[in-house]
Amino acid sequence: MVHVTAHNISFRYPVFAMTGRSLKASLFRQLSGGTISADSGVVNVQALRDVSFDLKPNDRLGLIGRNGSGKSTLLRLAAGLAFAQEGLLSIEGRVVPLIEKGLGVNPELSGAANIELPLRLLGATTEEVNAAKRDIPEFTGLGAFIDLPVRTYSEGMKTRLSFAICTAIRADVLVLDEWLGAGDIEFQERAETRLASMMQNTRIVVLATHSLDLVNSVCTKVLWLDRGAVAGYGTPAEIVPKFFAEMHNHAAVANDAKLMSLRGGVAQT
Ligand SMILES: Nc1ncnc2c1ncn2[C@@H]1O[C@H](COP(=O)(O)OP(=O)(O)OP(=O)(O)O)[C@@H](O)[C@H]1O
Repeated sequence: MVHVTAHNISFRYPVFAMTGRSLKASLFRQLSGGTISADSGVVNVQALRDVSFDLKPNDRLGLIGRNGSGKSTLLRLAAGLAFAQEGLLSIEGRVVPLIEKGLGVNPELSGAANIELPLRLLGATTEEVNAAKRDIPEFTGLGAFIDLPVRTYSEGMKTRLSFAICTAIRADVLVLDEWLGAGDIEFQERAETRLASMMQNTRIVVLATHSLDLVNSVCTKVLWLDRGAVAGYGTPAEIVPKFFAEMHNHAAVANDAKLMSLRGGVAQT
């Protein structure tokens, strides 16, 4: 059965180019993001720590959290672009990631010549590849540019191509980020319609977002990440109000600190 199950997964990025001095500064100044540590001369950023969740058909998981809390890292693991160093991530079903534009696209090849390889990597059948080759030139609206090398495309044109490729096939598990906002208004409308229909036909959706409205309207489950660890996991009704209150607290504390510094550090009533 289609599922995504994470059992205590942890992931760290090794960073080789930091000196001990800059590391020390980071440890003291860090307000968001994962945990920075040094081990045998290698600096690591612990992006995820002991994260667990369980998704079955019809589950729509919203990943929320402040900048650097680990949402994109978790999407990359779910998409098979990186592997957890600890714990177990088990996925059954065809995963289609809509997370990084240009994934599997060769800039030296034309848009048209780039359609097949990414689709094959996603597990598309010959029938699906042929249907995509017919549909993508029209859907992207790239006109004659579809036969020019992708390196000649603007960012928005690359977005159109990547989006069209990834949404050309059926997914069991759709893993998506917020990068879609990059297209122009005309494309965004078409993209949203296509994405809505794809999401309806997808068994499991994992979506990272900063939009609580989107979480409330689309998701059935929410995973709130804080510096790589699970701060909350449950339904939107259970988690979103807590997250919202926490964000307001942070904003209020930051505002108080700003006011204090503007008043020369003296609290006034
Ligand atoms: N390539 C990388 N090398 C080292 N550290 C990284 C790398 N990518 C991300 N990180 C770190 O991993 C942690 C989690 O980052 P991630 O991008 O997953 O967060 P996020 O929740 O998606 O953030 P945002 O909301 O800003 O997109 C952060 O501390 C970040 O600095």
